[in-house]
Amino acid sequence: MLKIENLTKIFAKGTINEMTALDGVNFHGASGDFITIIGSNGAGKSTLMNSIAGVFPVDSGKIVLDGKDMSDMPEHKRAKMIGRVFQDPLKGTAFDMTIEENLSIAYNKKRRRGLQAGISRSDRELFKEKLALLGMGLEDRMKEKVRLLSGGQRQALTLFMAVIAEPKLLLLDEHTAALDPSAAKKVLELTDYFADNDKLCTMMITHNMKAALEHGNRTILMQSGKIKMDISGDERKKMTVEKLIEKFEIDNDRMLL
Ligand SMILES: Nc1ncnc2c1ncn2[C@@H]1O[C@H](COP(=O)(O)OP(=O)(O)OP(=O)(O)O)[C@@H](O)[C@H]1O
Repeated sequence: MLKIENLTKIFAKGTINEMTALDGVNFHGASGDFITIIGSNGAGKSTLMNSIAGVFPVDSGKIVLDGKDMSDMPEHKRAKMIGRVFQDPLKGTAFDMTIEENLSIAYNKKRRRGLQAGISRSDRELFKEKLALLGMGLEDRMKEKVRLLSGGQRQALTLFMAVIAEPKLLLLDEHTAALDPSAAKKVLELTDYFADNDKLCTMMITHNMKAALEHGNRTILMQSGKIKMDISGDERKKMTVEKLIEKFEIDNDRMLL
C-alpha cells in the first residue's frame, strides 16, 4: 500500500543549522497494517509523516501510495488519499461549525462536493449511525457546535472524520498525547477499531512505548532520521519497554512507561 524509497529530508541545507531529519528511509506498509512509531525527540518521526503528506518537498526519494507515485504531488491532492490526526484536538475540526457540518465536509472530500451541496437526509442518517459507534452520545448532538465538545470527544470526531473519507493511509501524530488518561484510552480503542480495516494502512506516532507495543501489529523505532528497528509477529510479542530502552539506549522523559 505504502512504499517509501530512500527518503531524505534536510532542513536549512547549506547553513550552520543544517539538519538531516530523514536519512535515506526505506519503508513498506501493507494494507491492514497498523504501525506504531517510536523514537526520541528529534528522531524524524513527524518529518516522516509530513513528508508523506506533502507538507514540504523532500530532498530525494520516492513515495508511492496505492500504486500512485506521490513524490511530486501537492499536499491537497495527497490529502484525498491520506487522513491525518494531530496532537492538538483544536486542529482537526472547524470549531464554529456543527458536528454534522464537520462530518459533511470530511465525507464530501471523497465525493469532491463542498458544504454548499447541503446535507442530505441519507448522509445525516449515515452520520448518526456511525457516530453511535463512538459510544459518546454524539449522535444526539449533531446540530451542536464542535466547540462545545471535550478534547476527547473532539479527537474522536477528528479521527472519525479522517476515516469517513475512506483514505488509503491514516497518519496519527501523537493524537492522544494531549488528552486525559481516560479520554486517551477511549480514543486509542477507537483507533484500534478504525485501523482494523484491511483497505487501510495506519501509522501512529506515540511517546508511550507501552501503548506502541500493545496497539497495532508492527512497531518501528526511529533514531537520527533512520528506521533502526522494525518488528512484528513473535519478535514484537516478546519485546518489552525495558528491552527497548536497553537496546536503543533510550533516554527520554517523554517516553512514558
Ligand atoms: N521545519 C523545520 N525546520 C528546521 N528543522 C526542523 C523542522 N522540522 C523539524 N526539524 C528538525 O528535524 C529534526 C527531526 O524533527 P521531527 O519533528 O521530525 O522529530 P520527531 O521525532 O517528530 O520529534 P518529537 O518527538 O520531538 O516530535 C529535529 O532536529 C528538528 O529540530
